[in-house]
Amino acid sequence: MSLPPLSGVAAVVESTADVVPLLDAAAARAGDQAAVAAGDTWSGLMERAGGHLARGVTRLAGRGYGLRVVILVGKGDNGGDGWVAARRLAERGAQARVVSTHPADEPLSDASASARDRWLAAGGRVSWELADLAPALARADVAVDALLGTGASGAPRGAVGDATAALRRARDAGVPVVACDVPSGVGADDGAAPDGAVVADLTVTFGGLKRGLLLHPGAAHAGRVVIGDLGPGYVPPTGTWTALSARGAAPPRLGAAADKRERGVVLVVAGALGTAGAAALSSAGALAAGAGLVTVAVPAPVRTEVAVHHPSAMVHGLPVDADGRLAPEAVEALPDLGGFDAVVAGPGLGHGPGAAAVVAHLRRGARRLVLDADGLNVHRDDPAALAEHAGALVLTPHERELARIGGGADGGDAWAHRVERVPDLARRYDATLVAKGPGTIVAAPDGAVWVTPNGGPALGSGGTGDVLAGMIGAAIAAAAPDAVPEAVARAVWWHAAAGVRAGEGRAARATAVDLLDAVPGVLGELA
Ligand SMILES: NC(=O)C1=CN([C@@H]2O[C@H](COP(=O)(O)OP(=O)(O)OC[C@H]3O[C@@H](n4cnc5c(N)ncnc54)[C@H](O)[C@@H]3O)[C@@H](O)[C@H]2O)[C@@H](O)CC1
Ligand SMILES: [K+]
Repeated sequence: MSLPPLSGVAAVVESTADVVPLLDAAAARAGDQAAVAAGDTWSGLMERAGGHLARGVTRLAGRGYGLRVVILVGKGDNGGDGWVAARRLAERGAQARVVSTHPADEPLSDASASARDRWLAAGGRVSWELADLAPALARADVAVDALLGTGASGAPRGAVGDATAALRRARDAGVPVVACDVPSGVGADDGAAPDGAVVADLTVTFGGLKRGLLLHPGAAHAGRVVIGDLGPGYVPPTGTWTALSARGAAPPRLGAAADKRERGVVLVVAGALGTAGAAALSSAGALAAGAGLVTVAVPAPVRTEVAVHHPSAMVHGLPVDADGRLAPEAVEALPDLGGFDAVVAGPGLGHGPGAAAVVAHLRRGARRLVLDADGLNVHRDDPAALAEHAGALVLTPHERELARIGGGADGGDAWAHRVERVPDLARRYDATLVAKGPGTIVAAPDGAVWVTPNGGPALGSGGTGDVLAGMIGAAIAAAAPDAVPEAVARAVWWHAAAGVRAGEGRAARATAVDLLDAVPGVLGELA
């Protein structure tokens, strides 16, 4: 499969598994400990990690012999990997030089001390003075960041902070940076990137993908990511956080005799005076993602406006009040919900009493329901009502909407705390939550979480969210009963990939219509 153009994180997209586990620091440690308990050694694990790191450097540079590499090491086991990599690089003919942030007599773990001692015993070059760092970096072809790994907390401090600052300056001056496990300072659990966090061109991570390498802003610091395996005795711990690979994101195959009903019947309730385009984009999104039949219910005055956009969708007019807003009687005018596998409500709908009544009716009656935009906003004064729903519910908030439905006085912080908050809300509302933004998170009510490994600025234009809501509607309409959250994660993946594809050749300045046009090609490539 030729997927690099779709890739955000190569390590995910290129995986031969459907699902790539995402480890937090505790899980990574548990995996190491389990391997050691099963007969491996700390030094053996470190030897393999350092070997992968050295290979990452030579692969990035395209050579090993004569390569001038400066390896910055900290006092933890991330630094231990760095000492190993120095030796491995020297064995390939590189001119490796270690610069340490700690004094020569700093106590290290046994594995790190032995990696350091082997380097020193082999006559390897090392500087114990940070004053040597800038001149060394000025002559380097590649720099390796082995300062902090999964044991980091907060912004790089003290000598490590000085070292990351020097690394940042060197990279700005054109020296590529390879990070060991995670770029130093980036939170392995939450992708936080405090001031001073390293920006890398390549991150070589071990055993499994660290969560913070996919979550933003950490993902933007990691560059390309590759996973080095830690040996046959190392089993990556399974957890609730994963990412779908391109294989896992493949659209389900259609049976040879699949008719339009099997492909899923979707109702879109959207649009208002001035926002008819949102209804058109949502219904087009549902069709592009493969829905067999799409009906779009809109305020009657915009019926024709929506109908001209997509001849394949059926358009249903709903009554409006004197101001042209959806009237409460629209509830009775909706088509019978029993005829739809999934309903998508909210894009451009407005948030007057009529819209609120319609959305409440859908919550009580739809078999599967996606609430987007105003479908969420009508709950701003009573988000707890979102927990009251008859069928499977999907909520698709962006940052501000997440704050509104996130509840509590700290609603505004919901995005910053999304790693805990989004799975929490999914449980609280018994809904699949799609927290839209860079590295969109999809959380299921049972605790499963997917991080979207691709995407980019091309998704940041008006109407792309409307398209996504429709695509999710199509994906869940055709999903098996226990596979609704995963279908949501897949639709988010398609949408992100289509955004990337649509942005190509346009400096990422794609429109929602460009994105829609890219969806079938993405599905075709994944299938
Ligand atoms: N445990 C193992 O066997 C393996 C670990 N590996 C490596 O070990 C790393 C984890 O090692 P550690 O747990 O020792 O942790 P780190 O190497 O991340 O370092 C933690 C050290 O840095 C200090 N520190 C933490 N935050 C800091 C900050 N913001 N500024 C300055 N100093 C800070 C801490 O006081 C501690 O001494 C992994 O990322 C990976 O690179 C690999 O060798 C594979 C096997
Ligand atoms: K690092």
